Amino acid sequence: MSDAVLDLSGIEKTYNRGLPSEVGVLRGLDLRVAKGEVVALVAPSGAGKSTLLHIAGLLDTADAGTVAIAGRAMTGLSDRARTEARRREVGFVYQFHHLLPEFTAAENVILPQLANGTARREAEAKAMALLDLVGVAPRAGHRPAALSGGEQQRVAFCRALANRPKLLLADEPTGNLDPETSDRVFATLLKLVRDTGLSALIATHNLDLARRMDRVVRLDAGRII
Ligand SMILES: Nc1ncnc2c1ncn2[C@@H]1O[C@H](COP(=O)(O)OP(=O)(O)OP(=O)(O)O)[C@@H](O)[C@H]1O
Repeated sequence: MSDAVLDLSGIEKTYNRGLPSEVGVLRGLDLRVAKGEVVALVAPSGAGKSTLLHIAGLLDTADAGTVAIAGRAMTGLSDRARTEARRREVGFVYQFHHLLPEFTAAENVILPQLANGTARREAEAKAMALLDLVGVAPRAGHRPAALSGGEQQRVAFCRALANRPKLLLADEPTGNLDPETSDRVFATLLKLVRDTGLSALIATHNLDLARRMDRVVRLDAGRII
């Protein structure tokens, strides 16, 4: 096995197989993300970017091909084992933050750690350290509604990283921010990923952002080109 943190090989995915509405989305897709590497995923709308991220993040399964994360084969696991592996190995960031509105910024970063069995004191310290790294520590006691869009998204980054995943998957992580804020918040995300030695696959339509990553790959006709 290579030193890849994400290793997708021969991935195929078809929706509505056998029906007139059948859509073949991924057609023998291969993609590797090395340890510490940050890869930009660029894809036209409908090309299968979300399908790919869901399969890579163990939220969905492929019809064929293999998925390995941090050298461990994830193909053929039970639903429960897949969910556990996802919780342990993968962090997700979406275009919209999906923070819990009734909890503070800090609590949003603490809760997933408690769910994973981390002691409260340790979870609190980790949350504050992460919020400090992205410059939101002074706002830790505020609920999401009292934070700016950029601050909300930075809290979402901290939540994604709270359980020390090996792989970060992001889908347009700054896509709902104005261009200037997007630029700043994206720089924060990249710094956070670099500081924590994480590997990341980040989907974006923004070619300026894509060029700031280590490598740009394009999804086209069900494969990486
Ligand atoms: N559950 C589903 N059932 C049937 N077809 C689906 C399903 N999910 C996605 N598709 C189709 O598969 C193709 C790829 O969808 P996907 O959501 O992966 O695209 P995407 O690249 O993420 O698009 P966008 O950038 O617009 O979000 C699309 O043609 C979509 O209509």
